[in-house]
Amino acid sequence: MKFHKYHALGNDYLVVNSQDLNSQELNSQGLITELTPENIQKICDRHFGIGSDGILLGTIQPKTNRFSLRIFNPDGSEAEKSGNGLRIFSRYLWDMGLVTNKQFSIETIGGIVKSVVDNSGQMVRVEMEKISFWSNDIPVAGEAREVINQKINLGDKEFNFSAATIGNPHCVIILPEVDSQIAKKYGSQIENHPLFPQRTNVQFMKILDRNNIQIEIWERGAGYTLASGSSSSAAAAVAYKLGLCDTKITVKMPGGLISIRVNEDFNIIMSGAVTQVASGKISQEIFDI
Ligand SMILES: N[C@@H](CCC[C@H](N)C(=O)O)C(=O)O
Repeated sequence: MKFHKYHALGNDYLVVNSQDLNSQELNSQGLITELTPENIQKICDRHFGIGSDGILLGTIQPKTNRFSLRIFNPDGSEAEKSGNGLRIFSRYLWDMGLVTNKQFSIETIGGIVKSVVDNSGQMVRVEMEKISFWSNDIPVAGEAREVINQKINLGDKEFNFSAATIGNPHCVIILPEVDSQIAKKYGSQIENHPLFPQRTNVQFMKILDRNNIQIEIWERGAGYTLASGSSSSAAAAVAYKLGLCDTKITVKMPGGLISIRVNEDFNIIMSGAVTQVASGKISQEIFDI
């Protein structure tokens, strides 16, 4: 199975193009037989596999020039959307000459997004669609409500949080200081908290000023990561919703910076760098162990 590895500010993914697969690698639904949760875990393992924060399974509809993307986390779960994943797939399409102009659409489970490739692929901008804070959309357990400034109890610790979805779920916690330790200490407990029936991504956010925030990220199905596009979008949207930031927000993460614009109707535009790492072929042997 051929792969193309990229990273977006240290959030790394393997792109697998369903068209690269030969017949025996596809099941009757045209899906890769190897992409079972168990095998995804093997591929993403940083010691026994290629190592990555996830797999991007891209499908290009011949002749129609339509693109769709499925996003798999390293634990084998499937995500509805991935901001960095969409930016990486957009760069892949550009590198492979599969797009004829700089702007195109990509369909995901979490909705159809518009992508624009700049600077020969090194910068990619994605219109991530509209953020919702409604419990039924995210989802968050309890009565239907906007999930803003609520409490989550972790036994020995209680946090104030807000929640949002941009196709995938996010729990945003604002603190005076944030670091990797707090994300690694509490991230998994919040990811799997009963408040979130489909689990959640978690961001610990420090407001730097009206146009800058800093986040530390614990991703659903992936754990601690150095950057996340959908996390940046959710955290920036919460900061804007609470009146703490203006519409243009730079999100500072351990892996680098992402620019977010929150429009008045809470449509999000995200842009940032993408880096090509390597291409190769995954040996069948790793699935046999
Ligand atoms: N790193 C991605 C998010 C990938 C999906 C996420 N782990 C989820 O399960 O929702 C991004 O850049 O958005």
